[in-house]
Amino acid sequence: MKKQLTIGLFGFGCVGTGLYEVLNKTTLLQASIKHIVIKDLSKKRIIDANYFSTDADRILDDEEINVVVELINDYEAAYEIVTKALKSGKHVVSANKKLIAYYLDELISLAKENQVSFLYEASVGGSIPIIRNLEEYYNNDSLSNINGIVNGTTNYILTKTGEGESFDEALKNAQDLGFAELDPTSDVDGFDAKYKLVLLLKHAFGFTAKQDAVWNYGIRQLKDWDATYAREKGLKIKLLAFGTRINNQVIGFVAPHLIPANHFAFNVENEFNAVVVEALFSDKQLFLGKGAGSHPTASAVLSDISALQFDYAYEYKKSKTEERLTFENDFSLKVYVSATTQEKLDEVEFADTLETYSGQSHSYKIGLIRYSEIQKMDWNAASEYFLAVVPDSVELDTKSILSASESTELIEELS
Ligand SMILES: NC(=O)C1=CN([C@@H]2O[C@H](COP(=O)(O)OP(=O)(O)OC[C@H]3O[C@@H](n4cnc5c(N)ncnc54)[C@H](OP(=O)(O)O)[C@@H]3O)[C@@H](O)[C@H]2O)C=CC1
Ligand SMILES: N[C@@H](CC=O)C(=O)O
Repeated sequence: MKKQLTIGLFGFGCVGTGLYEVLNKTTLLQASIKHIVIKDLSKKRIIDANYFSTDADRILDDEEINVVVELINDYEAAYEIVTKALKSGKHVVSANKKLIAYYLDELISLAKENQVSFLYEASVGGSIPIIRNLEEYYNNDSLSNINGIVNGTTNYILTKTGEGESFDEALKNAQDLGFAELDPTSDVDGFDAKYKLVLLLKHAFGFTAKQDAVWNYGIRQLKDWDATYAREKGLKIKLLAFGTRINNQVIGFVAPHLIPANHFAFNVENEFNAVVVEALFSDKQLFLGKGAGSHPTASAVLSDISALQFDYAYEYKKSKTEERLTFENDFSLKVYVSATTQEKLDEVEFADTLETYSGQSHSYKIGLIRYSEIQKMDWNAASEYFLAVVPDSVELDTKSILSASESTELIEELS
């Protein structure tokens, strides 16, 4: 039987306001917002001031409130709110991928101990129902790959800079449209996509990757000559989160990719996200939709609230069935690396070179690089360089991701 849901809402920004609006427009859901906690009481709001306070306990101590919806932009404050709410026996819905990637196992345990649900569909891919599909659809199918565009801000920037806008202008517009995080470095340097990847890996492969064990490299260092290289070759640069299973090991990272026209992400533009899930029996399936923005994100929050009416909770089925999988950092990647000088380029050690160019403004190399070499540098801060993964679908004569044993074999074969 459906139950009445009384909501305590934390945050009334882009997504919180969107939730209020979509809740008001939906007729089927027996849910109402009783109180809203925000940070700054002096801000003008679109609804009556009586709804608001800055006192978290107005929600957390209210026994009538059985659902806490956490939509704030501060993951440490969110940790306090969400843990207290779960301990008070309230269901929690959150969109806060940073909070969840940092504290996933603790939050799962707290929800279980207190027999409440902790749902977070909006935290990955905005409006795309990817978490619930991973939870419910692939029980008897073994997943081999999950990858895609999971950050709307960077996809918007890459689209708009391709149309002639400057990077700063495109970022400012993404902020004005409500897509970017409070600190947009999180978007631009691939942290936001990394947090989302941690959640995807949990639901696809059953293990919790420590967020700081996953390499994230964003688009801050992209230069005009990299964009020109891509354009001249008929390629596009897209920021992809990548998770792939090789035997009992999973490789995962976030990095720009140079993709060809037949790649699923080639025509995914603006704030749209797209995730491909590959499984043994179902083969490849593409999930596409708006990955950021007020109503699209609120629609995923709404769907979680609606699921609570039927006592829905994640079961983390892959954690039970895929017990032997581990996260692996010993692999090689096929990459394009450009540098402001040939000397700088020569400082990067390639295991094998497939293509090289040396010019006055810059130089580049395409080749195979070990992950241990990538780890030697903070690429987000290295302004002399830009790196992009070259996927298999780009015509070059080696696979784009090789496990440790495969890359050793290939390097021996070539040398
Ligand atoms: N925007 C998007 O497209 C998406 C966002 N998300 C996630 O959703 C969450 C909310 O994002 P968004 O709506 O864009 O953020 P906004 O910056 O638009 O709004 C944040 C809200 O949080 C409130 N707030 C901040 N700190 C506290 C606190 N300690 N206690 C109570 N309220 C607080 C702010 O209050 P005040 O109004 O007083 O400043 C504001 O209302 C984030 O975790 C974000 O990562 C997920 C998917 C997409
Ligand atoms: N900043 C994020 C918001 C949604 O998760 C993004 O741009 O994707």
